[in-house]
Amino acid sequence: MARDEHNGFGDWGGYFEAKKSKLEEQFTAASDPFRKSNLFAGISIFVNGRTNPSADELKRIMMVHGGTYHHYERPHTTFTIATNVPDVKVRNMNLSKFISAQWVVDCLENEKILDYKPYLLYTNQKTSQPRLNFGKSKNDSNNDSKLEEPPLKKSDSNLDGILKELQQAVAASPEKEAKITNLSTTSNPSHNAMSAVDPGFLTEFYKNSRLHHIATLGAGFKQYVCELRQAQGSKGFPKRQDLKTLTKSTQIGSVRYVMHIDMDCFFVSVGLRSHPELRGLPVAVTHSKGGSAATDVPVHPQADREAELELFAQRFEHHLHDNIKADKVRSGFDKKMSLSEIASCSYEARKKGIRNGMFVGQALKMCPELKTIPYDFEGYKEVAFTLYNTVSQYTLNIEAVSCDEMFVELTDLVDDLKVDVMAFVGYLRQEVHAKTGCPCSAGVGSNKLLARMATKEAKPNGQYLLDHDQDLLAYMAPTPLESLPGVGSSMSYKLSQVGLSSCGDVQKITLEKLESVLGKKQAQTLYQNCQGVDTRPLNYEQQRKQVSAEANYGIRFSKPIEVENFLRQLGAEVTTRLIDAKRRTKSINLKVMVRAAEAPVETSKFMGHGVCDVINKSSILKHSTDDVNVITSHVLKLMREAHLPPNELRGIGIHLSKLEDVNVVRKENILKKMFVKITEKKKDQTTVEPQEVPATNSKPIPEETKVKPKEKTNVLSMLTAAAGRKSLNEDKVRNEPSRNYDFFGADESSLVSASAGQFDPDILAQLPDDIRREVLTFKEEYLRISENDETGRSPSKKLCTRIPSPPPLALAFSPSSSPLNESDLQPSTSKAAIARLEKRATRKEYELGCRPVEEVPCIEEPNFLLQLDYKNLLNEWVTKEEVPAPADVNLMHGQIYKLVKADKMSQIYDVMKYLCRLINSKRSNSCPWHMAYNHLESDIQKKMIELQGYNMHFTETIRCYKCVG
Ligand SMILES: Nc1ccn([C@H]2C[C@H](O)[C@@H](COP(=O)(O)OP(=O)(O)OP(=O)(O)O)O2)c(=O)n1
Ligand SMILES: [Mg+2]
Repeated sequence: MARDEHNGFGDWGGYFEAKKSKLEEQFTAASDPFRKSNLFAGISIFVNGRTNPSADELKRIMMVHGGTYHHYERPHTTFTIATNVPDVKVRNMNLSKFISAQWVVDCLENEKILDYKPYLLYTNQKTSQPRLNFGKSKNDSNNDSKLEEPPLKKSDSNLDGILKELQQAVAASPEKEAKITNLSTTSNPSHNAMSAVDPGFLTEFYKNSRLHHIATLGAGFKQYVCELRQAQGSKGFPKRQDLKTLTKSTQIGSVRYVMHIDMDCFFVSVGLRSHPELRGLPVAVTHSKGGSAATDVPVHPQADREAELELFAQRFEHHLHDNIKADKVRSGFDKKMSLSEIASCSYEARKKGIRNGMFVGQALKMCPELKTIPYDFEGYKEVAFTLYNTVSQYTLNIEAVSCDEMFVELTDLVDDLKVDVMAFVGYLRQEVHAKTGCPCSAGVGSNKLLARMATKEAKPNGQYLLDHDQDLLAYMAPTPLESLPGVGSSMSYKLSQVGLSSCGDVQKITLEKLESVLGKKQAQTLYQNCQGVDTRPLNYEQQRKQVSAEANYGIRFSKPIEVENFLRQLGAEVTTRLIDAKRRTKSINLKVMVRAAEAPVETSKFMGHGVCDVINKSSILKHSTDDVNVITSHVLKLMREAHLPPNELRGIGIHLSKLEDVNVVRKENILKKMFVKITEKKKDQTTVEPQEVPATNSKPIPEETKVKPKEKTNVLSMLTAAAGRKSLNEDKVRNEPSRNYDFFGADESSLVSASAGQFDPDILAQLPDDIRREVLTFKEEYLRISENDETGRSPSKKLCTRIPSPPPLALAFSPSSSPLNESDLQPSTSKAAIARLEKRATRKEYELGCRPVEEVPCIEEPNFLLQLDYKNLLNEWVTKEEVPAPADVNLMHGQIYKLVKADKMSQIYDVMKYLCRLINSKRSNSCPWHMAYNHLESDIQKKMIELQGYNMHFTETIRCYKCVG
């Protein structure tokens, strides 16, 4: 189906699939009245040929004991029951699933799920046949499990194997290091892509990145819900008929019910479908193989693991105030423990203290019997899809949160059907379990916050109603603040600094006090949340706000051209994602992770990023685009401006934000803008040729709108050039990006010539395809229209907007070339200056009514930082001044000082946040600005301690790896 192909779920579409699903559903429904136990819950069988017991008997056993009988073999069928299978069939089958019917009989007899391996039909395979992969070395004595893992996907096993081989080679012999560098930098087709210089690297990286899969699935389901809602129309929900038999509601009056539903230890539950014998044991999903592979990891001889991890821990502690992460990192010091993370662990593992996100090495120390199972990304997708489809049969008031989690507004459904809300929730959970073989939990409350809180009570495999007449204040009181929505490590640190760590603590203080710590908006939300109030509506049709592509593994370059090639690939990747999301961007951000000066060159995690400084640089576009060439050109320009040595890069990401809907792009406006430009050009040619267009510009024009000096050309050639570029753009962006944008290492103005030329590709690029085609086909006609449109306007005025290409961009700032020194940027300590400050403070006191009027010699001008347009002022200041003038810095200190005295904390937060962002984005190379900001910040802290007795916590920091340690 077209839609399925579009959203990446094509495999599941089609009549046949629907039929198979239907049969499964019928089986589940028919089983219910006969069910005696859940012995085979989550297990599905398919019977191939004659068996003893017969297929019919096996089917009945499944019905009575909670299993599922598949009429067709499906990818998620747990076992195929057979007596023997002809060799010719065997060749194409996954033999790790073929077991004898005796297994079912024995499980029944023993009343527990037995290890299936003794019942496997095919263990002595021919070499041509697929083999079971034991996934661990023979001499691995640490782990007594003889668990056989299903065959790894070819690519996974290759990558794992090569990585391990390399790591071992390094560990064994330092002199082999050169060989490794070679291996990692040459494109050897027999090896999977090892580092970012390999052409196939990105594909390989994303195939194995769990975070990439989670993010893609999460975004995919948000889009999927939108599509389901759009396709729904007025069709209604026939499945609601089935709910008529449910217990009726006894509720009088209308109550709001929000449900939060979340799969239990999702990755583990999906994995256990093919490892039923591990149910009830501590199990974790991770890339690491467990056993000695996780506790004795080979380490690069030049890596200083302890130094690196201590640096990490310190950064978590001091910069992010995240002690949990710091402890986690420190726990990895021990021996040579695997730094592979546990993506998900079973509740039995959680009882031993293991948590999602923990390092495998650390987890194995706590629980040596922990079993590890590999990822199954296809399985997660399939189960998640079933979860969403099951819920959407009853309602589409769904807010997708992630692949295993959603909010559902149940108020209408409960009102319409008059069913008891928890009876419905139980019914739904059972249906999800039966269809997927995976348990889920659900919480219900009168808003999203309470529903999520209720899920925590319900887990695992349960449900909980946080009743509306419960004492919410008492219920919320012990909840730690960091578990509330929107409270991250930095905010919780800020709150802990003033003695607030639980909802109960906040319930005891006034809103005003909280506002002084967090600012108005955040304080109000947090204050309400602490009382169990949450006014957020459910967001059914979530539009993408950001699209990104990032790689922080395998980033090792030695030459600029390698960086350029990689950026082109990443640019193409992110643009594809943007197009798939049907969005266009107006803001392009390049995020670069650079090895921290104090970090060892070799990272302890092979090809990992190690301890890094993060540099962000952005381009804001005048018009939105989804053109790979425009996006890539900006990315290359940003990278060039950052002046970073290729060998120090450890991670690169492109983030596109300020997204617009493709359909929102307004035809008339864009056309008009575009043809105004073209007509201007045409007129320029007739009026000013052969001379260059004058460079008179009355006001600064944003970088991306600047146009190169006019070349001798005509409109037709411009359109032809655009048409050429268009055909490039129309081939989906996976194609090799145009070399026209190859300005990496070339002179700075080439971007302008490449992207603007005699045309504005930004504008052309943002045209919807149909309009672009129309423009190019009927160019003459459009030109006539636009010329007529322009009649009566002053040509000279239009000429004013034409400016020459910009001078080469400023080179990296060298502190020694600054006209200022550090002391220039501090507020003056002269007597006169102090007197001035005191005078101003006195005036402030007058304003606040603390002093008698007669003591005030004159009325002072209002504090500009309290005016509505203070952002404009700051913007102008930072934009105009390459280096801040000491007098201005002084003034700023004075104004901020007044805010501290007037207790305007939230305003100080806003001002500082905005100023810091401005400096980071506009003056990333100007260390005098950085120093000015940092002095301002430390001055505020001094004043805060002096006057208020505590420090403020500023979330934004200057990101300069040259002047900030
Ligand atoms: N940082 C993260 C967060 C999540 N996941 C994956 C593994 C989880 O199984 C799945 C769902 O995340 P949950 O937070 O819902 O965790 P679980 O489902 O594992 O456990 P719970 O029962 O607590 O929901 O996403 C991950 O790999 N890494
Ligand atoms: Mg979950």
